[in-house]
Parts: sequence; C-alpha cells; structure tokens
Amino acid sequence: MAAAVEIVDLVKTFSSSFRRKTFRAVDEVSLEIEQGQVYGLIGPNGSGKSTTMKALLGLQEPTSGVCKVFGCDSMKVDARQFVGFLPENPYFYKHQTAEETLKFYGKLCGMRGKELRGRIDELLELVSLENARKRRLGGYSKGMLQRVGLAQALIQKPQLVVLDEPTAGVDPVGSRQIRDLIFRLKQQGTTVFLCSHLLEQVQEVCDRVGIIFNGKMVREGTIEELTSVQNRKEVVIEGVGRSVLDEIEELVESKGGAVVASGAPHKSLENLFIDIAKQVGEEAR
Ligand SMILES: Nc1ncnc2c1ncn2[C@@H]1O[C@H](COP(=O)(O)OP(=O)(O)OP(=O)(O)O)[C@@H](O)[C@H]1O
Repeated sequence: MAAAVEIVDLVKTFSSSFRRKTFRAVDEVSLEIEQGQVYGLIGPNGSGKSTTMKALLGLQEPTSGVCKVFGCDSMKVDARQFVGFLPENPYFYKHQTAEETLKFYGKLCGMRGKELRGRIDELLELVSLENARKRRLGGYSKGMLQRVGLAQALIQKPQLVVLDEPTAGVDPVGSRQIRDLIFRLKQQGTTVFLCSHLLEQVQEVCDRVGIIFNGKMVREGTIEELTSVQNRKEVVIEGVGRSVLDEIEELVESKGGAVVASGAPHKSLENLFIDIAKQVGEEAR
C-alpha cells in the first residue's frame, strides 16, 4: 500500500531581489505519512511549512526532490483528485451563502444534482453550519469562515486533506470545533496533513510531527518518540504520598496502595519546540 504522502529530499529555492541571490525556503525535507494518519508540521514563521505543502499539492514545482500523493507524482494532475486543501488565507466570494459556495466548488469538481445536494447537507452538518447555510459569508465570523473552508476542502471526499493553519485567527472554542472535526476525519480514515502554531492542539490531534526550522527538518517522529524524556521513569501511584520512590511496589503494596502505571515522563510539545528554537538559535550565532 502506497503512503498517502511521500516527500523525498524536497528542495525549493526562490530568487531574492538582493544581489540576485537564491535562497532555500525548503532544504532537503523528507517525510512520509501513512494512510489514515494525522501529521503535523510545526515551525516558526517563514520556516517553509506552506512551501512544503504547496509543493506536495503541485502548486509549486520542486527545485529538486520528489513529492508523491498515494504514489502519484504531485506535479501530475491525477494526484489532485485525491486531495482537499484549505489554504492559509482562503478566499471566498462574500456575497455567496455557505450553500452556494459549496455548490460552486462541488460543480468545479464535477458533482451535480442529488449527489451534490446530499454532499452539501452532509458537510454543513459536519461543520455545524446547517443553521447558517443561507447567510452570506460577508457576515460570517472568522471561525465560521474557516469551517466553510474546511467543508470546501472536503467536497469531493478526498482521501488526503491538507490544512495550512486551520485554526489561524480562530478563538479557542472555534479551534476546538476544528480539532473535533479533524478527529472525525481521522475516524473516517482520512489522512490529514496540517501545519499550525497551536502546539497543544497539534499534540492532541497528530500521530506524527515534523519540526522544521529555516527550511530544514530538525526533528521528526511520533508524539510519543518526540516528547518522552529518555533515561527517566515516572511512577503513578494511588493511595500513597508522592515521596515514596524507592522500592515502590513493595512499599505501596505494604501501605494498601497500588502501582497503576509507569513509564517515561513527557515534556510538552511546546517545551520541546522552545528547546529546539533555543538550540537552533545558538547554533546560528
Ligand atoms: N513565492 C515566493 N517567492 C519568494 N519567496 C517566497 C515565496 N513563497 C515563500 N517564500 C519565502 O520562503 C520562506 C518560507 O515561506 P513559507 O510561507 O513556506 O513559511 P511558513 O513556515 O509557512 O511561514 P508562516 O508560519 O508564516 O506561514 C519565507 O522566507 C518566504 O518569504
């Protein structure tokens, strides 16, 4: 079974107007996303997240390297039939309603009649906009607009959804709704590739994470691999005080308690990110 996403040694250079130099926005990035996984790409502003996504979507031609979607080269039109995309700043016709917007995108994807009407109802329910379906988008909040954007990205039931900052500018409640939507997509078996600055949410929702700085992938792995602190153990105990650390089992049992879990303690993804930012900053000096 082909991976949903395969990016191998992706390089994307842009020419800078300063002395006609070129610079690498993406510098030999490789990553793989298995079908059904939720993958988060995190990194500071300008680190190359959107450029990586655009190359994967065939919107920007790689300078070198290869991007594949379900085994199909991203630069081939065929690759796009499997993919839905929510750009960082989606543009909408503000005079249209949510229903009209989805109809417009559905028709662009070749959908018509009953099939399209059914899909629009399904999506408006999924993004909780049934009650606002007849309202013009000009009157929508940022969170509602992002949800219309998500519905638009899902119109032709893509197997892979690429979300560039799906919660940008959305308040905590709205971003929770978007997080829940991503969970629902995962339950349905859809592969999700997202980038976000909301690290707590990335930690909650993603199976794997890539951390990108200055166009380079500096760390990559499952949340468990990235956040577990090596060479340390923690013990979760019940019914006894925290000071009981040595000979824990006998001691806890002798006090009528029980060891209920043990393993590597974790630092938050946010702390990991900040540690790497400091490290990369020091190396750059
Ligand atoms: N079309 C372009 N022409 C020239 N430079 C570009 C172009 N697109 C992106 N860049 C530059 O490439 C670098 C990476 O940009 P990119 O948008 O991929 O970053 P990002 O990680 O998505 O940032 P953000 O978190 O702010 O969205 C930046 O320095 C940006 O200015």
